[in-house]
Amino acid sequence: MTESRSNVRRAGPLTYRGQAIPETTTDQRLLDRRGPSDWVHTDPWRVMRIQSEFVEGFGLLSEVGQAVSVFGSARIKPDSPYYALGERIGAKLAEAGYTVITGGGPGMMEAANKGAKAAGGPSIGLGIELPFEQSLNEHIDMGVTFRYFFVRKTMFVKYSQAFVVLPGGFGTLDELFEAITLVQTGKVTRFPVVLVGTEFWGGLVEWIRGRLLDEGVISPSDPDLMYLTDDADEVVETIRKAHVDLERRRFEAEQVEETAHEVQDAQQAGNGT
Ligand SMILES: C/C(=C\CNc1ncnc2c1ncn2[C@@H]1O[C@H](COP(=O)(O)O)[C@@H](O)[C@H]1O)CO
Repeated sequence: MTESRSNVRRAGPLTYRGQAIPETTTDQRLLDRRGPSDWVHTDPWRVMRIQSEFVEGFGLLSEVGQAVSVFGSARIKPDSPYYALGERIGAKLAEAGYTVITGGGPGMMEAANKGAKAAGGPSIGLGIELPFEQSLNEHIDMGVTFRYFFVRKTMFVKYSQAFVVLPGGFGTLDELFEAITLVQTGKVTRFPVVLVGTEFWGGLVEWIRGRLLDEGVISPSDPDLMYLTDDADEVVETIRKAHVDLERRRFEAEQVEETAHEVQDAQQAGNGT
């Protein structure tokens, strides 16, 4: 027997009958009413927004090939020699087959994007919402602007296989030290970090190799987590070589594991187990 339509309401997977049937439909409640809006400023709602940023970032970047994140000052102007160096590095990386990912802003970020795009390589910008108006630079093929720094940082680390750090201020230092901390603590295993500008970074590297080592706050091998150069070709070569070494080490580790399994299988066969 079929039920009379007014006696039953199906709402998605839910079924209501008789007195239990709501007066309005789900769509009506969504579209007709505004109600209080305080909840948009609460942490549970922010969690939804954070999730949506991860979804957008993963969606945009998951099919990007081998990539290198390039960091550097937002303030360095196009007439600076550093800008020209940034452009050259962007171009060389693109020519070597790497997608260039930057913070999408002005200065050194723009230089690297400009070089990559001019060389025909994919050029990506991961922007950040800031207290003042700012749009992604014009040399970007694809970009997202994030609300949350930590979501954006996840994207740089997850979707690139090396960091290049050009001269910069606090933002750049933050990105540099996050990268080497991730390598030092084994959170990432495929990450050459290349500092560009021996004169600019030399003092910092000296301080790390001197003071930090002398005080015992880092391990003797930790300074080797960073490479330092002025040369765009050397940047690319350092990254390429680090990736080849890493692949070789992975391959060797797999071989060792395979041999261990074979020995174990043979022993078990010999024992009749
Ligand atoms: C200061 C100005 C604009 C800032 N705009 C930025 N846009 C995108 N990403 C940025 C911006 N500022 C900092 N970043 C990130 O930090 C690094 C640069 O910071 P620094 O302090 O300038 O060294 C950079 O790699 C970005 O990822 C006015 O033009």
